[in-house]
Amino acid sequence: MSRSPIVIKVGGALLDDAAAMTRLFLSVKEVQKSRPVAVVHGGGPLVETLMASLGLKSTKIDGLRVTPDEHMPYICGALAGSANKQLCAAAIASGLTPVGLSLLDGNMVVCEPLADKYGAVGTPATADASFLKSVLAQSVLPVISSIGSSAQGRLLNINADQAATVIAELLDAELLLLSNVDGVLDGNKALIGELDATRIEEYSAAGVIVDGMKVKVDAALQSANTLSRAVYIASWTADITDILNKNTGTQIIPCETSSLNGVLGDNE
Ligand SMILES: Nc1ncnc2c1ncn2[C@@H]1O[C@H](COP(=O)(O)OP(=O)(O)O)[C@@H](O)[C@H]1O
Ligand SMILES: CC(=O)N[C@@H](CCC(=O)OP(=O)(O)O)C(=O)O
Repeated sequence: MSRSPIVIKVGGALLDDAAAMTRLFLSVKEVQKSRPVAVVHGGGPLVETLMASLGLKSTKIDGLRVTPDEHMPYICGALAGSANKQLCAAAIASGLTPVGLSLLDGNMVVCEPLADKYGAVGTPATADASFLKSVLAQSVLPVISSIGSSAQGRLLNINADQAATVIAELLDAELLLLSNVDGVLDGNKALIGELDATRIEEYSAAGVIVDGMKVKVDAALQSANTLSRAVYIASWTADITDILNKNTGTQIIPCETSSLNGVLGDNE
């Protein structure tokens, strides 16, 4: 088995399922015996609940949460605070040694505001890998929230799938995006085993891949292209080794691979 690190992104709905969290962290503990692992997490449902209880209206555009700067203290508290520490506590209960971090720690990732209409929402880019590599070298488990900062120090809310792709790029890692569905589903709700750029465009245009899944698939494709390896979208109830062995979930195939296969196929 390859020794390259694995980045596992978990969606926020996992926080509502204590048994699934335990199973996942026990599985991470197994994988960690042979490869370094970093976890990146979301917390969308937690943010929704908090905003509602505060009487604050929260909307999304194209799967991204519109985030006025004055909402940031709450969103930061929910993601970098509650969600991050809940996951760290679950990791401890599974016998792991977690270290809770956010994108803005250790100059790992630098973010830029996306566009005014989104407010304090950013796009992340890799900065310096040395801090995260030194954390991984200590055999602890980084658990990273998607709160980032601009170079000027503006706190930014980053979609957690996009956060995970930059962490994977920072480490040249394999990337697993784990969610509350088995993978990307077609119009009949059947699992799609493999997707390349062309089929992603087709399914998106047909309205089959929408909302959070559209953001996830786009982030996965961009990352697959940058890393020149497939990115996996699967359920957090699936076994990690099964996902890597392509027995379950959806593989997002990088453009170079699909065109390379085409060239090889033509020559056969
Ligand atoms: N084609 C599709 N296949 C699977 N899920 C889809 C698809 N299109 C939209 N979705 C929705 O996307 C959700 C997963 O995205 P999201 O809620 O952002 O997950 P996460 O919080 O795990 O990142 C699914 O629960 C489903 O409601
Ligand atoms: C800009 C943006 O949309 N940020 C997301 C960050 C959390 C997230 O992505 O959580 P999931 O992985 O659970 O969806 C949000 O505020 O919901």
